[in-house]
This record gives sequence, structure tokens and C-alpha cells, in this order.
Amino acid sequence: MGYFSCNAESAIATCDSYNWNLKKNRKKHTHNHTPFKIREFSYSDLHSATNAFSQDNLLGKGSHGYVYKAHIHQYKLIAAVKRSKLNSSNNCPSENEIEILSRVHHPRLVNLLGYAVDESNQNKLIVVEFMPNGSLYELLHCCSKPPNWTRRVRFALQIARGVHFLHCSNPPVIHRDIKSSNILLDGNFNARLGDFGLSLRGHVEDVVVKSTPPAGTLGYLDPAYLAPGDLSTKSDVFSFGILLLEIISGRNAIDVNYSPPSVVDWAVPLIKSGEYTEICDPRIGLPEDDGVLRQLAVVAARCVRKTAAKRPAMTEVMDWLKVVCKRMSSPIWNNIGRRVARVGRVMESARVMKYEPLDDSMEIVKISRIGSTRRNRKVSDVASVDLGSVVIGGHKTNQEIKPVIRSKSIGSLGEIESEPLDLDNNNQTVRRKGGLAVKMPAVRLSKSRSMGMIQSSTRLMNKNIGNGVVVKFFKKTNGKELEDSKLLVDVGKLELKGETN
Ligand SMILES: Nc1ncnc2c1ncn2[C@@H]1O[C@H](COP(=O)(O)OP(=O)(O)OP(=O)(O)O)[C@@H](O)[C@H]1O
Repeated sequence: MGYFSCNAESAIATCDSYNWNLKKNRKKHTHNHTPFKIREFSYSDLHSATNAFSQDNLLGKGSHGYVYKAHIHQYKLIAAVKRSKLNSSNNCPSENEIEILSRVHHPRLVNLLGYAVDESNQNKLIVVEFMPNGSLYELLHCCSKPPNWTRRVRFALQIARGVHFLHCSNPPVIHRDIKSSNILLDGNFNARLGDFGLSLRGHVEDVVVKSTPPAGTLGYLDPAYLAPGDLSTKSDVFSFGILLLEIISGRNAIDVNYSPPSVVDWAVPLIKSGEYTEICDPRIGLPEDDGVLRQLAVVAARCVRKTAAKRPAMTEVMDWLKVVCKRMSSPIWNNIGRRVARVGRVMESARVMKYEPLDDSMEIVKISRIGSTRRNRKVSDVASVDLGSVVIGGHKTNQEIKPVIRSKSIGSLGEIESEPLDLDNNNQTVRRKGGLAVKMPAVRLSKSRSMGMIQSSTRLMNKNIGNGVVVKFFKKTNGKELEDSKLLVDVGKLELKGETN
């Protein structure tokens, strides 16, 4: 058990045969040039740091326990302390979370700072970095000023980096519970992936991975993950795709105010028929450069494909999002987008993936069509989730934002309670200190293992979308108009690769 050591690296070196090469590969795997320290705090330190686990220090409540803000004066540290409501005899997820977090460290994760043992019941308390700005869930669904496109694209890329890091670790870490409420915002409003209670560390053929029952959160759960043996990093890719659809549309993964309630069933047919604007969050409107919306939508649709093997790896997703991010952050793109839009809206069907900004003077944009005029690009075979009668969530897209009910993780590594579906508002108020104040009705799902097994009932038809367009850029230097070949736009990259069933 690596976390019993004060220094995670030494624990790994002595206890973990997978990581004999950790030192050698540290740069690649940890992004940290100095080893990160995992401290063993005393229970009494945390008791006083959280003001005896007072209501005032309560940051929120999850399905496995409570999270408190802690001022740990000895270390001049503000941290978040997670206290499980289960006994450790129940194989509570905090054990697993500490075990995994003691081996990974990355700027895009909510990293482990240490742990403490409650002597009275042997429960482990987890001490992680404090995230003062709430969760992405709160920002997207409960905030009066929803984030703009620049921030949304940035969040998507940051989360992709975190997930990519986990998948590239040796052995890989599969998070299994990627969702907007597990994306927390740090002091600089950067997105961090947290809550590793359901995560698994190991290769797919490892016994632990092969014997752990499926778990996750309804609405985000990969429909192809029906049995332990189905798990792979591609299940996280599916959940990430759902999260991306949520970021684009501002709607919940499951929302009964929409028909169909599943974001996949709702968004993917629209994406496949090229109606990207229909899935855009109406509160912020279209991005200035509508190619950004198209690219994000296509990435999301590919992540949620029904067949796990056909989904992209996180490394590809990350690369695509980097391009979108670059496109967003190049002010010149907005200019170009406007000009192109003016020329008969030809950009409607462009798939622009690469751009390097001009270095000087004036740019002129010329447009030429390439390839077939047939609408021959498709996003195919994406997953369709039959939600049955489970009701979670929602706000309307139009004007009014209603209080939303958030999906909870289901399944666990430990004993699973059986509780009825309960939508009574009185039960739970999630309180944030120092972040956004959110009142949330409780959703208690029946936490049976089978509950996570959402069967796909619909197979979506392929539809063709769009034509390719090339945008060429010219710069004027000393009165001469020169074509800049570097600025030739790569068209249709996303849609062209591997779209067949
Ligand atoms: N490091 C942190 N800093 C600040 N707030 C946190 C931190 N970790 C969790 N929280 C807050 O505490 C609350 C509970 O988090 P927790 O991870 O236990 O459960 P959850 O993700 O909300 O639900 P579930 O357990 O169903 O996944 C959330 O509202 C979250 O925003």
C-alpha cells in the first residue's frame, strides 16, 4: 500500500512492481520535477483544521461522504478533507482513492496532499488540494453568468489533458466517473479532475480490473461497459464525450425537459445532420467562428460512438482540442471568420483544423471549394443510450434556468446500498464555502450494480454532412500579394478519418 509512506515515490519504488522505472520516466509520467510529498496527518490536526468538521467548513456532500475545508496551520495549508461515511470494513472508496492518488500527480488533477486515520473506526480521511471556485457543474448549470466559448474550450482541453495523463500512466488509471461535478476549478479558474473513488489502476487484463463490477454515473456511463471485462480507457473517452456535449450545449447529461432526455440521443443526430447550431448553449449563442462549434461537436460525437474500439484515444482528443483552442485564441481567426462568413456563408461546411497566424500587414482571404460537392462526410455509429425510467436533472435551454438535480455516482468498490429513487428537495443542500452557493435537491439512485447497465436500444443511421472548403491566406508585403502556403487550412481532418462502421 503505497500511501502508507510519507513519500509517494519511495512507496512506489519499494512496493509497486509496475513502477520500477518510475524514476527514469518521472518526467513523462508525473510532470513534476521534484517528487511530491504525501503527508500522514494526525486525526486531531484535521479535527482542529476543520473546526471539528463543522457545518461552516462543509464544502459539500457526495455519495460516499462529506468534504470539509481545512486550514492546516502547521503546514500553512488550505486543503479539502474528504471524510467517508462508510466504515473502512466496507472497503470504502477512500482507500482506493488514496492508493491511486498517491501514485499520480498532475496540474490538471485535484492532487493528494496526504491522509489521516480516524483511530475510532479506522476510516481514512483524504486530504486533497482545495479548489476554491466550485465545480464545472455549478458553473455550467447554476451560474447566472455562464462561461463563454473561450473558457469552455479551455476547460475541455484542460480536462482532456488530465484524462490523457491518467491513461498514459503505467499502468493506466481509468477514472470511471468523469462528469462535470467532478471537475473542480482551482484558484486560477483552471479545470482539475477530482474524485478518484471509483478509479481503477491497472491494465485491462489485470485481476483487479477484470473482477471489479462496473460503476459510474448514469448519463455518463459507457453503454458498452456491461461487465468488468468491458472496461478500457475508452469508457472514460465516452464519459468525456458526454461532458463535452454538456459543455457545448449547457444541458445536463440526462434532462427530462428535453426530448430525448439523454444528451447523446438528443445531440448526436443533430451533429450527424450538420445542425450544429441546434446543440449550442442558447445562453451564450454561437461562437464568432462557427467552425469552433462544429469541431467541438464532431470531437464529442466521435467520443460517444457506440463501439468502444472506434472511439478516439485521449491523445487524439487532446490534439484536436489543442487545435480548436489555438483557433479560439488567435484573434485573427475572428477576423477571418467574419470575412469568410460574409462571402456567401461558404464557411458553413469548412472543417478547419490548423492555423498559424500571419506575421505582418494585411491578410486577404480567398476561398475555394475542394473535393466532391456531395455531402459526403459523416459521423457514424455513435452510442445511443436508452434511459428507461430513470429521471435525473434539468433545466430548460431557453430563458429560465431551473434548479438542477445532479447525477450521482453509482456502484462502488465496496458494499453497495440499495436505496429508492428519491427526488425530494428537502434532503440535501450542497453548500460551498468560498465558491458558488448552490442548493441542490438530493437524488438518491438505487445503487445496485445493474443500475449502471444502460443498454443501447437504437442504432443511429449514418447521414452525410457538409463539403470541404479550403481557405487560403495572402499577405501583402511591399504592395505585392503573396500566398502563404503555411496557412493552407487542413480541411475535414476530423470527419475524414475512420468514419465507417
Ligand atoms: N478539493 C475540493 N475542493 C473544494 N471542494 C471540493 C473538493 N472536493 C470536493 N469538493 C466539493 O464537495 C462536494 C462533494 O464532492 P464529492 O467528490 O465527495 O462528491 P460528488 O462528486 O459531488 O458526488 P459523487 O460522490 O456522487 O461523485 C462537491 O460539491 C464538490 O464540489
